[in-house]
Amino acid sequence: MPRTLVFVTGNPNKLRETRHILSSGLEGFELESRDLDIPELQGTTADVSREKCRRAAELVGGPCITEDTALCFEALGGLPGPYIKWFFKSIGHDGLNKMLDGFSTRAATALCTFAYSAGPGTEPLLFEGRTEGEIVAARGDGKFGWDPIFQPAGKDKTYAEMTPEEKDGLSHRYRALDKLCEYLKALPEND
Ligand SMILES: O=c1nc[nH]c2c1ncn2[C@H]1C[C@H](O)[C@@H](COP(=O)(O)OP(=O)(O)OP(=O)(O)O)O1
Ligand SMILES: [Mg+2]
Repeated sequence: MPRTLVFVTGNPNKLRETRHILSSGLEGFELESRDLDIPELQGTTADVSREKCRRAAELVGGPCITEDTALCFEALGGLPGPYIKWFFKSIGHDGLNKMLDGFSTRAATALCTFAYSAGPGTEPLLFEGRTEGEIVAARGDGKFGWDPIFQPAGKDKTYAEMTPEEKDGLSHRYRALDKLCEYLKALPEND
C-alpha cells in the first residue's frame, strides 16, 4: 500500500517534479497536495524550512511535508539562498547572471530541504539535498524558475536542457526526497 503524504506547496512545478521522482525512482509514496501559500520567515534555510512546515502542519491539522529550495552563490557567501524566489522574480535570469559579473567564481549550490512534521506541535525534521554547479547564460526551456541558468558540475547541459529523467538523476530535489523517503519507510505504518 502506498503511503499518502500531504505536500503543502503553492508551486505546481515543484509538485510535478516531486510526483515524477516518487513515481519513477522512489516508489511507495503518493502525494496529496494542498495549495497554501505559507508566509516565509527570514533566516537560514533551515530556519525558513522548519517554520514553514510548523505552520503548514497547523493549517492542515495533521502530518505534512513542505519543501524549500535555495540557490546559493559561492561568491556571495551563500546568498540569495532561501531568498532566490524574490531575486528571480525581480531581476530574472539575466539579472542573476549579472550579479556575478566581476567575481572570480560563478559556482552555485542548488539546495533542497524537505521538512516533515508528524502533526501540529511537533518539531519538523529536515532532509537536505545539494547539487553543485554554476550559473550560466540562460539555455533551454524556461518553464521552471532558474532551471535555464543552472548547469550541474561536470555536465554540458543546464537543468532546463535535461529530460525530466536526467534532472531527477542528479537533482537537489531527488537527493533530499531520497533521504525523506528512507526516513519515512523506517517509521511504523501508522505513525
Ligand atoms: O528545481 C528548481 N529549478 C528551478 N527553479 C526552482 C526549482 N525549485 C524551486 N525553484 C524556484 C521556485 C521559487 O522561485 C524558488 C524557491 O522558492 P520556494 O519558496 O522554495 O518555492 P515556492 O514559494 O515557489 O513554493 P512553496 O509554496 O513550496 O514555498 O526557486
Ligand atoms: Mg515559497
